[in-house]
Amino acid sequence: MVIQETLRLYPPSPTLAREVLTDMKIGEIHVPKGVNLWTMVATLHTDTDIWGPDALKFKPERFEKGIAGACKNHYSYLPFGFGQRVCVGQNLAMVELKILMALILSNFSFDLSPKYVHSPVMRMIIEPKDGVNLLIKQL
Ligand code: HEM
Repeated sequence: MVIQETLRLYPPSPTLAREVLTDMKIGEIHVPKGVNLWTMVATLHTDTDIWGPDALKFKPERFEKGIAGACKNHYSYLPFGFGQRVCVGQNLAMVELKILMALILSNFSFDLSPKYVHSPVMRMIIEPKDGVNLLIKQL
């Protein structure tokens, strides 16, 4: 749940792009061939209509009943993309993250350094503009 909530608020890939291959309509909107459509994942992940009034709050327990329980429409949670080009490594990534967190947390404790400034910026991926300054102690 902590990993899912982290990927919701800070999706490493904050946008997804698709090129329209043939003229098409989305609702009433005509979309010509060749247009690039961008899905703003980070915006979708923090929409209060989808996630509730606490959408900007870090609240891992919102996932206690899975993705469907956390939001109104599970296509609104896209840290690994969707459709035919969905991330092929998503299951591996989730297992790796769980193992990594378990190994780190069983050997070290963490505090935020007084130097830490919360400054996520969206570039090609979401990055901490001022780095992540931590105070780490071996247990
Ligand atoms: C937290 C970790 C990861 C995140 C957030 C992530 C996210 C993504 C996203 C958003 C896409 C684009 C999906 C789309 O356009 O719909 C993608 C594609 C892809 N990812 Fe990941 N990924 C992660 C880890 C991995 C790992 C561990 C692997 C391989 C071992 C991997 C391999 C790929 C590949 C090959 C694609 C291209 C799939 C295609 O175009 O058909 N990813 N990933």
